[in-house]
Amino acid sequence: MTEYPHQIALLGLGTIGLSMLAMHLRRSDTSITVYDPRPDYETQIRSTLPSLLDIPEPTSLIDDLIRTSRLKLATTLAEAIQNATIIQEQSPEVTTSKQALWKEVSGLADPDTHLWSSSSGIPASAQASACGAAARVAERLLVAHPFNPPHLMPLIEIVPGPETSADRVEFVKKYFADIPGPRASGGDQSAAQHYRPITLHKEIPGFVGNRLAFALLREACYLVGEGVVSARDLDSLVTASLGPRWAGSGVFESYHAGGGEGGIGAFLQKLAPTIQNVWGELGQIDIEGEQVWKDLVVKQTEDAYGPYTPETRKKKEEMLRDVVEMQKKKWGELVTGSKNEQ
Ligand SMILES: NC(=O)C1=CN([C@@H]2O[C@H](COP(=O)(O)OP(=O)(O)OC[C@H]3O[C@@H](n4cnc5c(N)ncnc54)[C@H](O)[C@@H]3O)[C@@H](O)[C@H]2O)C=CC1
Ligand SMILES: O=C(O)[C@@H](O)C(=O)[C@H](O)[C@@H](O)CO
Repeated sequence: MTEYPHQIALLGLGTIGLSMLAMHLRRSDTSITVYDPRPDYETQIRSTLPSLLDIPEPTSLIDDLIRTSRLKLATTLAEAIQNATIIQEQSPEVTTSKQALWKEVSGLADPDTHLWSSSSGIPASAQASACGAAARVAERLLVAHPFNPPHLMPLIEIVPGPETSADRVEFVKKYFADIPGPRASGGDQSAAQHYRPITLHKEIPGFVGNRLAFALLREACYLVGEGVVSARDLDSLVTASLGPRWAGSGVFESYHAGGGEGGIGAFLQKLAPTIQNVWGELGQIDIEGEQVWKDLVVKQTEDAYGPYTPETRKKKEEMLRDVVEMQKKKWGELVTGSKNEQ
């Protein structure tokens, strides 16, 4: 019996893969083998992982993790998934690429290995469709979709396929719920649960998180393209209203409160004409090809924020840590889902 009960193969060490690596290492019962066809991925790990694990440079962290077999760097896919109990992919968001990857994995991995995809919107059933029934990929594969960066962001959107077995879903929910959170920006770490898996009842392209995010993005792009508001002012409007509101109350709870004594039912009834008028006027823009709005959005965003530097990323991640720690320390009901927790 290995010292580490969870033997994880992480396939793809880009933006999400590196963040997932930091997240998995926060559990003490994991050994992670990583693989990426990119020849320089070890350099990327050595330069990025310490900061994701809140370890100041310089450090022997990576060599210590390798020496204790917590971290292994594979040079082939077969090496990476050998002995894996969990295989998680963070490869490019290309359906055919993920299909080919799972087909290759299914011929090499233990037939009982859990199979997780980090995809932003490609359903597990589509990813498994190139695999033969005998490999039983469809019953083992599910999407565990994170919001960037997964080493900080609590949501894990669990999207099983129609054939994914229920025990696989229960396993992944408990696995992520048990992962300790990052330190708060002040250095201390609250004990409360950090990760909040949400399981969808059925597959839909883009799942829920991105469908909501992309609906807002579409309208935001439309409004900038129409010259109604600048990109920076639209962002400021969001961080001065919807952002703070949604950090404490979601879409439906917020409007339930907005409806007064009658709750959301009264809200929908009272606001129906205005809401319907807006719904009928929402921007119907497309993203493919040359679009005037796209040039405006890109130019105004670049003019407003300049290049997204590591310093900016660090500052924004500190803000995210503080918001999530506030949720955990002061608003436990958000984390546990219990009502009006005292
Ligand atoms: N970037 C984001 O904000 C988020 C991305 N995702 C999803 O995570 C996945 C990865 O996205 P990113 O990390 O942004 O992409 P990325 O482009 O930063 O990293 C992808 C990595 O996969 C490697 N790769 C290519 N083919 C591979 C293969 N056959 N096997 C293993 N690795 C392979 C590449 O060398 C690269 O290092 C995508 O499915 C994406 O939709 C999910 C949530 C957020
Ligand atoms: O917003 C996020 O972090 C995730 O929901 C995503 O999936 C990414 O935005 C993705 O759409 C871009 O790769």
